[in-house]
Amino acid sequence: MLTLTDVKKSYREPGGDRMPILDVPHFEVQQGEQVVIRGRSGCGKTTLLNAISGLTTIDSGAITIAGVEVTRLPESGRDRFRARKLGFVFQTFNLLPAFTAVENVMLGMTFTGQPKDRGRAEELLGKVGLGHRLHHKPQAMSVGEQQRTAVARALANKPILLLADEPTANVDPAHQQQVVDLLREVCRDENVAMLLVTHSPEVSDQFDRVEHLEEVNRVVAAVSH
Ligand SMILES: Nc1ncnc2c1ncn2[C@@H]1O[C@H](COP(=O)(O)OP(=O)(O)OP(=O)(O)O)[C@@H](O)[C@H]1O
Repeated sequence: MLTLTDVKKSYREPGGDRMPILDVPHFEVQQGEQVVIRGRSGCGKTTLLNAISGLTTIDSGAITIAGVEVTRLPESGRDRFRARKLGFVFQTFNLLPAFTAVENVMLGMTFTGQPKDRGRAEELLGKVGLGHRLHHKPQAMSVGEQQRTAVARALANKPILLLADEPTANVDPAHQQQVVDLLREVCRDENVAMLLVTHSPEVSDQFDRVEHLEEVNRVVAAVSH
């Protein structure tokens, strides 16, 4: 479902030299598969997710999602593909404060080319246990409730792939497990593949497939401490 072939990405350093970050010969994720990405700080995990989502361009190679070589699409095509096919959960939940939970979830349906479906937004909030919080704004919700709203929003457009970058980093330990359970269960229910970046061994130990980016990536990252 997701295939990376010979993906290379570098950033330009202030002095003008190029700093290689990614050199991934081959990486695949199957439909509905749940995969954890680990690796030390600065090794390129977020860059990998951004390359897959098309938020950052790669220098060479190919990324194919559901048969579409997204790295060949123009920027507008990448934006449309991202809106229609991918979902995101970030460590800062990125909910809009002026909007209620159900409105925030409906915002996840923007740019899909389809009319917004309030029924689906309410159903998803029900699935994440927030059926009684539909009309609360983020400031009137607990941190765990906000993250669950963000999970519902990420799935609003029926994505085929969910990219989750440290989704439990800002959630207290008591609620971390809830967020992981929720992500796994909702992705399983909706047959959504998930790529989840985490530093937490407690989280990654629960997954069948854990990839260490240093093993997938040929670039040896500079130690950043
Ligand atoms: N826009 C950019 N321009 C230049 N260098 C960048 C840029 N974005 C990231 N980098 C560098 O690329 C490297 C990889 O960054 P990335 O955020 O992908 O790492 P990471 O593995 O997600 O790290 P962490 O676990 O700390 O979040 C880092 O050394 C970072 O400083």
